[in-house]
Amino acid sequence: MDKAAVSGTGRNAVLSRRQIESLIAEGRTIIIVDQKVLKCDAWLPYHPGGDIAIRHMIGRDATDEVNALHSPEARRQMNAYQIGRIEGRWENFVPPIQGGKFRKYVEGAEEEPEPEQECDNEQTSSSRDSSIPSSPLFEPADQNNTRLRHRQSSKTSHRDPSVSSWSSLEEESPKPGPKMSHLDMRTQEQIELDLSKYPPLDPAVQDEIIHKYRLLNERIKKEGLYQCRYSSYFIELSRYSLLFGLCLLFLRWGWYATSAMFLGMFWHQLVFSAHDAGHMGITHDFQIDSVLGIIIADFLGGLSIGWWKRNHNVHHIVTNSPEHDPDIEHLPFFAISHRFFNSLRSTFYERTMTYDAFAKFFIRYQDFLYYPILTFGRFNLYALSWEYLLRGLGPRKGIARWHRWLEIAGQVFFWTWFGYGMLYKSIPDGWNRFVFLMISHMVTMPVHVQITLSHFAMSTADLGERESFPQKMLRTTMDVDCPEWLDFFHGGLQFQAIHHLFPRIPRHNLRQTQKLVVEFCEEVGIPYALYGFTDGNKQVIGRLGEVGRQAAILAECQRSLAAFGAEH
Ligand code: HEM
Repeated sequence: MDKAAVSGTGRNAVLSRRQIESLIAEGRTIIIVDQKVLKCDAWLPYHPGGDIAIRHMIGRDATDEVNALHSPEARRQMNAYQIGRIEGRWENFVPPIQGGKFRKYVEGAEEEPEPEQECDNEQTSSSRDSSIPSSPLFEPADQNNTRLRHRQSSKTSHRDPSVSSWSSLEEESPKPGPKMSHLDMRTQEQIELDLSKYPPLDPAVQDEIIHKYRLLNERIKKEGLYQCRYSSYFIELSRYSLLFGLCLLFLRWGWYATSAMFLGMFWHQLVFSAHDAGHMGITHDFQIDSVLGIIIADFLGGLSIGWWKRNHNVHHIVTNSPEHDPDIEHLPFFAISHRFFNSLRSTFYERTMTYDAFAKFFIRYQDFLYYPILTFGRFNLYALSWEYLLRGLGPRKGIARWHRWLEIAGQVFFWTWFGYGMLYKSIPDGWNRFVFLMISHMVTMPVHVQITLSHFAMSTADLGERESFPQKMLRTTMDVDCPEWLDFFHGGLQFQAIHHLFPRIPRHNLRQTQKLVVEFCEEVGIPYALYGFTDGNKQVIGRLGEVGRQAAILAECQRSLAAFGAEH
């Protein structure tokens, strides 16, 4: 174990890269935060953010992700798990959950040959004896892309991204079948496009971006933008009360459709406050905001905030990754990347997302089906919420263990006031009940569009482990431009890119933060994606249409091949 020089003792011991790799190979949950090496095995079952979020950070410098998602108290708590520290710059491994392979270190045994290190920066003790090839930058669910991604990410650290050399890559790629070559070409094009648009993955460039991002965070803190403006929530509360009041009034008058419309508008607005609470963006206290989230989502909306958080936390860490981000995994109805045609394995759902006959049909017409399907999105959310609560998929230990039971009480409460009190008792006949149910649920449709809008049109390409957190967030997320008076309608979701950079900033400060982020983007040369609501929708429909056309081409190729095979 003691291969590399070690200095210091106990928690201050400097661990070499090889030692850290070996610990991960032994199954340890090792992450790096602020140069500290944390071993989180014992903490995993207690973690309020779930285990998947942490597992995506194994072998990586998670400083920016951890700072973005945790309160100062939680960050202090992490020190208890420190087993050592690193010196110098850390080159990220691919975490085991994403397919990374790790070598154990066996004293006296012959080591695998030292890999070629493709890093421009001077190497330091914790990164010098790197084992990158044993943690290849590969995607197990898509073997033909393995080579592609590995070569891509290593090449990019050396060259001008606008000058690409894909011909050399093709020479060395395995000879793919007709299906794979087409899909691989699409993946290559996407990566190449991103590399030409965004700053190079050179460690010096990415380090500078990280440095400026951290300075920006300090500035945001100093300007008080992490402080919640409670007066804004007073206005929210008044709006919610008005909408619910109008729902009750029209219900009493027997105007069922109108009443249902106000109920739908009430739920549409509530989602935004549930989102704030889920991110601890209201009081910043985990328990208080969690209870607020449960009241809003479960008691008033019938949806599980725990289910939403479990999804959403992972989405914030592996944004727009087809294999890992549950927010873009919608087969058989939608595919925003041709990569889904390969029946990828979802690490979140732990199952293969089969590109079956249903998917083949729906994806071809997904641009037409986008709005109709989203109109019924809320029904699906009930199913997902109940599955989460009944199967107990949330934290079973630690500070969040009791949330499940409060959520179940919330579900009973919701179906009592809504299902029994409103639908059954207040509405006299079956037809009006049906109309009320459908209208109230369909009116919430814009929120499903708003949720998907910020990511569906953005890149799903994986640029590898060298890309910094801020660049990745800005490359995979877009904002929606709207006048300030319309902010209430978008509920903060129009500032998704800003929110992804700083998830704990209260919603009502995001417009002000946007100005600082625009400055930051200009300074570091990262394009800031901002579209009007209509243009954003056009982008999404355009992307869905494009992937749909690829699906049609693929189906045609497969048909031709089958016919060719039958003739010969
Ligand atoms: C030993 C390491 C860790 C400790 C002690 C820890 C502790 C905590 C605590 C106490 C919370 C509650 C919220 C708060 O007070 O901020 C929390 C939430 C969270 N943590 Fe961690 N955490 C650790 C590592 C990580 C890592 C590596 C990630 C992934 C980047 C992560 C992602 C999250 C997320 C997404 C939440 C939000 C949970 C929610 O509100 O649903 N944590 N963590």
